[in-house]
Amino acid sequence: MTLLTQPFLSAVALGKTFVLHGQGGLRIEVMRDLSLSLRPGECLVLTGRSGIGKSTLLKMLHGNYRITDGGLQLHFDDGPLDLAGLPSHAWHVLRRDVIGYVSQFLRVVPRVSAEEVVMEPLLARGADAVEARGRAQALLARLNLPERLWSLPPGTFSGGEQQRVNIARGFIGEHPLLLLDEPTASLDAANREVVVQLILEAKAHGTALLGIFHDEGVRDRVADRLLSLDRHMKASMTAATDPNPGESFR
Ligand SMILES: Nc1ncnc2c1ncn2[C@@H]1O[C@H](COP(=O)(O)OP(=O)(O)OP(=O)(O)O)[C@@H](O)[C@H]1O
Repeated sequence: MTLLTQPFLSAVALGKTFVLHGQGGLRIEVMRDLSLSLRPGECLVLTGRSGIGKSTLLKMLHGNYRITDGGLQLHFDDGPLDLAGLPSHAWHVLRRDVIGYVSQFLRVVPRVSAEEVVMEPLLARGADAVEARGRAQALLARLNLPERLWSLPPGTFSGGEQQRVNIARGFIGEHPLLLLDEPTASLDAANREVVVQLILEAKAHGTALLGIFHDEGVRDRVADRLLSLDRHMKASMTAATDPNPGESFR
């Protein structure tokens, strides 16, 4: 595989401050002056102590948290796209087509079966339902989820079973950029190995991955580079007057 010289993702002097409007505009600065670049086919792993801002960075990249300072860009063949200030419909398209995300916890929707949860990202792009179901089942089988569970809503599944549904949903879309927030946290050794193989295959196909892995064995197998946030993040709390009471706390 050829690695492009142009980064697919770049961040320059990125910053994040939460403003707690319910608490008199209390400002919590969790990130300052973070720069990074990520190329297709590369896996960059975020490290740093608990609460330093690793998940916050992934949530900024997925449009869940607003970017408060600095620049964050995706680079496409026809030029860069600035993510700061993107309207919500543009985020919708990016999440559907470009940025995949495996969060720590599955968002369970009542009466939606495990295989429907997994195939949904393909259906959202207009894929054929039979083909999407087949791919969902193949991924669930590969992740050793018992077949009797495929047609059941995952609300009552164990933590590890829910995590595997989440992983299958994250990988099925084959997004060019994949964000992984501790995808192996609740898994046994055999299923951790399946996830490692899925990540290595995604890299070989040119997927750029940004991940958090507390399991050092997994981290060592998948990471091309580590980025320690300890040097870039400054969790501090400043009592301040709320400059814009109408804004969301994010
Ligand atoms: N929505 C929010 N509002 C206010 N503060 C928040 C919000 N989300 C995160 N934080 C704060 O930002 C800091 C970073 O949290 P984050 O979850 O990113 O840390 P982390 O490095 O992923 O931690 P861990 O390794 O424990 O999962 C924490 O102090 C957290 O309390």
